[in-house]
Amino acid sequence: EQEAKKKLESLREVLAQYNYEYHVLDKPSVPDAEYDQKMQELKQIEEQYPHLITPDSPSQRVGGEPLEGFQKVTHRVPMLSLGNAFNEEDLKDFDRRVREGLDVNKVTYVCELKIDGLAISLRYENGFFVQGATRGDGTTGEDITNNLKTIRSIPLKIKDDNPIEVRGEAYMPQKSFLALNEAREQMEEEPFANPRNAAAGSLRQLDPKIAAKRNLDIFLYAVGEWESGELSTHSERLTYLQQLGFKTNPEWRKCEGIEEVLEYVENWVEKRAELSYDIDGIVIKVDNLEAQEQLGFTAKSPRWAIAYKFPAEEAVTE
Ligand SMILES: NC(=O)n1nc(-c2ccco2)nc1N
Repeated sequence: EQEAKKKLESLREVLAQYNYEYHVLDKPSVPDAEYDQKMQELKQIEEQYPHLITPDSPSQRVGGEPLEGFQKVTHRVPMLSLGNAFNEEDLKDFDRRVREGLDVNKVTYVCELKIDGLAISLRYENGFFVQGATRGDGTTGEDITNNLKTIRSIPLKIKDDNPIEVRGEAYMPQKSFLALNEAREQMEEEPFANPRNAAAGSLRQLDPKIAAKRNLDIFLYAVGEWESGELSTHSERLTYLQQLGFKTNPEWRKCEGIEEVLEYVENWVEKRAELSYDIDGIVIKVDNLEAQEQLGFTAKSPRWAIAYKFPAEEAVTE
């Protein structure tokens, strides 16, 4: 039995590494056959010793039985909604408000692509993924842990043992969206209108086996509740999330002053079409966390962030 326990520990570790390389780095170091062979080995030992199964075992990704309904989850740190900007004037107004609020001439911002998906919160305790929830109304969301476990780029275990909540956007890549709608047309089922609706519909499935087939993915972009918050900027947090093994979007940039923000926005209005996933704008955040504190919130949105929304694309005719 001790042998089996040791063998499972090493199999879980190597399978988590293979999974990370394939789904987070998109750079597998071994052929799929090697992954499958190790997975079979793990499942055989777990079948023999079911009491040795741990919550972070890769065999636990496609969860149990379909749920009757979703439990409610209260977010310890509310999940914010962002104010919107629609043009350069709005962005300059935002920057002026921030500079006046901080009494500075220039502000360091972080610009991120605004992924057009579903805002999600992932909670880890003692390093284990213990709960995943939708944003809901920002304070109360739905527990969709079993469905989120099926997203391969979400690590089931991380190195930080402190309780930590990470936030991000679950989305459906455009390729998966097209394939799904083709399959639905074959089955004479209603196609989804867009990848965002398809992702939302997939994560609201009561049966995780259905969610598991939808090729969903996720980009993490913020931290909610977190004890050891000794980092001082948002950009350091993004780097830390990446070091923990989370999938973060590679296109984020630090921008010194609103001029660099406008350049970043301009650049992505053009380059948007090259992405393999939908974005509906750019999110601009004040980088310094103390400055974020100082600026605070309006009734429902942060004063230290804004979402620049792209003009709605003319309907793409088939
Ligand atoms: N949708 C998206 O990609 N978002 N959303 C935020 C956000 C929402 C509230 C605070 O930050 N950030 C990014 N990159």
